[in-house]
Amino acid sequence: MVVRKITDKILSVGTIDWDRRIFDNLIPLPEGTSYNSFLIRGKEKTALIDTVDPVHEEEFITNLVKAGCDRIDAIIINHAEQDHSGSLPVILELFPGAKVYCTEKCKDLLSSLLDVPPSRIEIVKTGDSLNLGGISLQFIEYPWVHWPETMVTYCPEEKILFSCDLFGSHLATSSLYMDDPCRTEILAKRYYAEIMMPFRNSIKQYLAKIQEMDIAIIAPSHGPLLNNPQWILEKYVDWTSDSVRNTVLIPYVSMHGSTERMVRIFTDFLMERGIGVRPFNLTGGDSGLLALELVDTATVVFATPTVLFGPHPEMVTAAYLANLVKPKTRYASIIGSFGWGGKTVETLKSMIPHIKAELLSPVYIQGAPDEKSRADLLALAEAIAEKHTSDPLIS
Ligand SMILES: Cc1cc2nc3c(=O)[nH]c(=O)nc-3n(C[C@H](O)[C@H](O)[C@H](O)COP(=O)(O)O)c2cc1C
Repeated sequence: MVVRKITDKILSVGTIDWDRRIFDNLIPLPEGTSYNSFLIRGKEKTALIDTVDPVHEEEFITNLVKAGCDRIDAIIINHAEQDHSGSLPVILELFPGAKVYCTEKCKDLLSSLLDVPPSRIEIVKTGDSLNLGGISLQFIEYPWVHWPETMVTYCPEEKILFSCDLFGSHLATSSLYMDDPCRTEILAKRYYAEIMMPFRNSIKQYLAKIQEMDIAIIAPSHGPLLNNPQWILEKYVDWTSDSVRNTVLIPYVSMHGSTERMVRIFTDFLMERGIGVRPFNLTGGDSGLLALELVDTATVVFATPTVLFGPHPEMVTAAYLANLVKPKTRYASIIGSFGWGGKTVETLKSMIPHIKAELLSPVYIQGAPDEKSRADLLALAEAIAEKHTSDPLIS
């Protein structure tokens, strides 16, 4: 692990997790991640912004030693989740004079999750600041930038926004700053989809405020730092906007090929109408990619056979996840195949109340697709094409 200089007064002392492949036992990490932490030295005080996941506690302490850190007066905890706060107890032990600065809700969480003594914690609110001597930190509460206790920290002298999970990406890279926009964009978009998208409306408001700030560097708590803040701000404005792309996402699963054949036929019909299509096989599929596709697809068509009177369990999981992340999808439908009967369409519909999409007539057929099924799929493709052409939010 290495310590890297951001400015004369600010060092990056976090760690890189090259090998981690799953986060929260939920989110696939195709490119690892990093736990970013920052050491800020003023003339009078030294502050640490966030810590690292406890799996990297030793490397973190080594970094602090390498940085010649012999005092910490303030530990800013922007977010109580353990990948940022998990090494706090050991840091509090090593630096008995250090105080924690966090929001009121964060204080509760730090006590319940990590048993941090309340006497070590100072509650901060939006507008509060901490003067370290020649350099200062301002706190801004941004609840629900993932959890209810979240805040960001701004250093006006260096124009750095320590944004915690906001603008982050799960990317292990040796570059301190983003140097590969294509790769970073995909990973930042995945991160947005998995973590931020359910809170799209709050984040939209925060973005408006952040755009008014004088920021030279955005330093998130995962992935590379961004020394061209406009780059990520523009992406977030786009992702959080109401606009969607002229695409249809088809999450599908099939046991004996009937649903899959329907997906192939339907894909062709959509492509012939100039619509982008993403058939997404759920079997062994990467749920992060599915979330990414949900960020700005205009339409989702769930494709599943009937299993024991309802949707295939793979589809149940996918629909549950899709509903949780609250995509801005405009239209939805269901296609698939059954043998003798069940409640697949009704069950699936009832599982997606947070997807505020207009539901187009499902095509749910018995057995393998025949001429009538082809005609019904064609009608659905035409209905989608018509919606996509006339909807001003679709580009
Ligand atoms: C484990 C299992 C359970 C099934 N349960 C039902 C059911 O409850 N109702 C029904 O109509 N068909 C049921 N089927 C039949 C399938 O829905 C039917 O064969 C369908 O065409 C399969 O589509 P696929 O080829 O896309 O897998 C079941 C099939 C399997 C293998």
